[in-house]
Formats: sequence, structure tokens, C-alpha cells
Amino acid sequence: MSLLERVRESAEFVRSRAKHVSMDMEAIQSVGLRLKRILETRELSVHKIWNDCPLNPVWGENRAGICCLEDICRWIFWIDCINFCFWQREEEEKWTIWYKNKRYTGYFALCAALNLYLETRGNYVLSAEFLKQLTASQLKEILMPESQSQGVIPLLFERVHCLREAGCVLDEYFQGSVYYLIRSSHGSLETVVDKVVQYFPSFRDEAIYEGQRVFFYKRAQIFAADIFACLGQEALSFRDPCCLTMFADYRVPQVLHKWGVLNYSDILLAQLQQGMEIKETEEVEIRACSIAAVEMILKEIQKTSPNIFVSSQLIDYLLWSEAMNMKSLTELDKTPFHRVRTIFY
Ligand SMILES: Nc1nc2c(c(CN[C@H]3C=C[C@H](O)[C@@H]3O)cn2[C@@H]2O[C@H](COP(=O)(O)O)[C@@H](O)[C@H]2O)c(=O)[nH]1
Repeated sequence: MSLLERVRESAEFVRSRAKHVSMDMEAIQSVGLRLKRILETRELSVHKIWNDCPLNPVWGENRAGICCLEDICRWIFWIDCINFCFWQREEEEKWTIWYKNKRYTGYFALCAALNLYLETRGNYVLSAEFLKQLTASQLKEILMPESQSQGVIPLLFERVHCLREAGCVLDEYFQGSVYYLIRSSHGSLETVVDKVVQYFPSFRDEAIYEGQRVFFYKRAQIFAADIFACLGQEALSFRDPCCLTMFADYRVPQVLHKWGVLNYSDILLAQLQQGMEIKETEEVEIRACSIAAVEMILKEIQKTSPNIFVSSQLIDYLLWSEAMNMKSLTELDKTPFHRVRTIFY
């Protein structure tokens, strides 16, 4: 069984046994319809969603001084090495970055902080050489610049570890080059995910559920996805553009719950509403059911509109973008999300 088949199969295994999370088929149909309408009216693709975010590097442009293929691939890998856990506990101050007169929090603050540093200090921070020896105070300087940030990014030391590991492994096995890593995957996104999981231990996002191994590989998959979204139209070609699953984070499940696709047991809901950090069984159920739900939404759209091009990655990007819109309109404030201090998502 291929790596991503294992992700899908294990998600289905958990879904069929889950005690705290269930799925609503009517809600799946209506979300399918809703996304289909968005796809039809806005002619969206993962490439367009990627390019529309002003913080992302774009092939053929020069954003934050990043334009060659190697630097673009490095930027994406750098971000996805530490693309996890941006929420703060109640007593903590929200990590915030000011960049080009705008205020950013969460994932976008990460991109803004890196871009700010690249613009003012140069792109050496993306290199394997630099990452191999990265210290906590250097990372602090990048992510919490004195006059343009506020609060503290969670899990700073874990982030240092992930980036150092990235530098060491890239140097040892991939000639220090993220582009080489991608080229050596011979046009397959699944191979990109496989290589990342095999060589970089901090991307091994797996769990045990009822005695069985369950696979998510959220950051490895989002890395392959972001490479595809950024470069898959012009600079690189991939033969398996639909192979990825959704990226099991803490925002997409929140939207799926708000829209009635995921229902939680009373106990779990109460824990989430109180902002409690939940147990692994419940965490695995939420993440696995999110993967299974997106697969069903995908089938729903394909069934009713066979001519629309759609993939789990596109649905994920749409749901995540919806989450960001709703968040900025404070529409998600009353919908709980699951809080786990983790390096995986
Ligand atoms: N499922 C899914 N999860 C995603 C992303 C992204 C960003 N993807 C870029 C790719 C294309 C676009 O240009 C996007 O900008 C981040 N996350 C997750 O969200 C959480 C942070 O949330 P908050 O604290 O509110 O900022 C955290 O777990 C983070 O890992 C995604 O696409 N899908």
C-alpha cells in the first residue's frame, strides 16, 4: 500500500470506530454544494490561492527578495518545518508581527517574520549551512524582532530543533538543497512526502489508535502541496496532482465542526469549550475524521459536477481560507478548536 493510501485507510479505520467524533452526511452534501459554487464562480485553483496570498513567494516575481527556484523551495521548506502550533494559552500574549504596516498573527505571522528578515538581512537564513547551527537566540531574532513584534511564539526550542534537523539532513543527504530533494522525487508529490517522512524524523506525524498505527503526515504533505501550488504550473511538473489528503491541523476541523460536518460527543465538546488540552484518542479521532470528511466532500463534488477539477488539496486550501476569513470577522470565536501542544500541526 502506498504512503498516502495508508493515510486514507487509517483515517477510515479511525472514523469507523470513533467514539467522540461523528460525521453528518447531509452536512457533507451541503458543504460540497457550497464549495462547488465557490469553485464555479471564482475559478479557483491551488496555484491561484497560493499566488493571491501576498506573503507567499511567486515564481517569476521577486517577493521579499526571493526569486530563484532554490530559494523558493527553501522558503517553503523553512516555513513548513515550523508550520505548527500558533495558538496561545489564555495567560499568554498573542504572538504578533507588524510587516508593511499590517498586523499578522498565527501562520501568517510566521511568513511575515521570515519575509521581514529576508528583506532586511538577506537570504542566508534559508541555507542548510545556517540552519545546521541555528541557536534559539538567532531564531528569536527572526521570529520576534524587537520593534516589530509582540508576544512569544509557542514552542521556540522545538522550532529550533526542527530547523536544525532540516539543515543537518539537507546537508548530509541532499547536497544542502531543497530543490535537489524535490528533483530527486522525479515528478511525484507522493515521493516528496515519502522522502521528507523518511529522512526528517520531525515530520513523522503518526499515532497509535486501538493498537493500530495511524498516519497523518500533515507537515510533509503541506510541504509537497505548497511546492505544487507555487511551482507546479510553470516551473515543475508532477504526475500525481491529486494524491494528497487534507492537512490535519486545528483550523480545518474547526470549520468542519462549525458547518456541522463533524459532531463531537458532549464530553469532548465541553472540554474544547473550556479550552482544555485533550487526550490523544480524541485528538486522533478529530484529525482522522477531518481527513475522511474531506475525502467524502471530494466525492460529493465529483459526483455532482464531474467537469470541475477538484482535489483534497484544493478543498483543504478552500476550507482553510474560509477559516481565515471567518477568523478575521470574529465568526469563529464561539466555535471551539482542539488544542494540543505539538510539533506536527
Ligand atoms: N489544513 C491546513 N492547515 C494550514 C494551512 C496553512 C497555510 N497554508 C498556505 C498554503 C496555501 C495558502 O497560501 C496558505 O497560506 C497553515 N495551516 C495550519 O493552520 C494552523 C494555524 O492557524 P492559525 O493559528 O489560525 O494561523 C496551524 O495548524 C497551521 O499548520 C493550510 O493551507 N491548510
